[in-house]
Amino acid sequence: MNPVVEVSDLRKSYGGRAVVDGVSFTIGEGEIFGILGPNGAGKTTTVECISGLRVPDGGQIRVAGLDPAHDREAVTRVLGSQLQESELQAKLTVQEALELYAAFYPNPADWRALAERLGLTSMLKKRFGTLSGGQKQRLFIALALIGNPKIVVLDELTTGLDPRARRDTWEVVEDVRASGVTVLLVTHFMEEAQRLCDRIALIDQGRITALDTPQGLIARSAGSTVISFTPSTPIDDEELAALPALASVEHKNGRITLSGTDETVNAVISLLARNHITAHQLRVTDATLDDAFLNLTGATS
Ligand SMILES: Nc1ncnc2c1ncn2[C@@H]1O[C@H](COP(=O)(O)OP(=O)(O)OP(=O)(O)O)[C@@H](O)[C@H]1O
Repeated sequence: MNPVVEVSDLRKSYGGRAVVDGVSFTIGEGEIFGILGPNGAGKTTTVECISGLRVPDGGQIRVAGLDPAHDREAVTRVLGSQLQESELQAKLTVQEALELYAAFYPNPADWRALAERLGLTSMLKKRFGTLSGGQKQRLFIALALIGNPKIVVLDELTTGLDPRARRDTWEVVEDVRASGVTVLLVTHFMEEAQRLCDRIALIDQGRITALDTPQGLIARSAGSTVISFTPSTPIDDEELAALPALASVEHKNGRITLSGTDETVNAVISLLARNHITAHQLRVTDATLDDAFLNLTGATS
């Protein structure tokens, strides 16, 4: 893995309160790397330090070998940002915004090709104020890419979008990566992180609580498999509690939901057979990143 972003022991405090408290990670070239965590965890502060928008109190950051606190100008040439709550003048058209931003860079991308890639060609004459949420986000991605960056930072890209626009935006992010750009993605959405990210850093109260692939995070948390069924006759709680590798048991409206491992699944099936119990609507599913997040941090996002 060729590292393009290296963060080591990053620290930032506001008014004596540490909001980023010793964060370290490395992002490899071509990765989609996710930062996931609850509100106020320090995600935006971390990416703003990486982008050179905030100066860290301690630690080291290298972006394509550059220090963003000292080489901010050079960093803007290799790193493009779509930051949270971006706004443009309502009367600016899509084309004007693309031309304006292209003028900021010495070697900008061909904005017409970029507009085509992001599905903006048919709306070049539309004013920013009349765009839908999804169209605005696609424009912000285009503006983040217009300087031909190696790395793009996308912060809460799909917040406020409807499910269709969110899925369309995910496809755009996958295309961006396929074009060779490394993506640093900040998100609240587990489904988004699970679908897009190669690796995820879970951040809670300014610290990384886990860093792994989505599957790795799920497997690492207790209860990576979920079994649910409605038994034909009640099952003794003690028998359930004695199941091997059991992580949790939940009863709801006569339905039992267990989380555990493959070993738990086998033992449940034996238990049902032994007791001549029929399991209605038996479902065995993988735990989601949501389950893993709760399990690994004890928090909600
Ligand atoms: N300029 C500032 N001055 C004082 N406190 C700040 C400042 N910027 C951020 N904070 C505080 O630092 C903490 C971390 O904020 P940050 O925006 O990095 O979190 P986040 O994980 O991105 O949260 P969210 O998911 O809500 O965007 C929060 O408690 C926030 O209130």
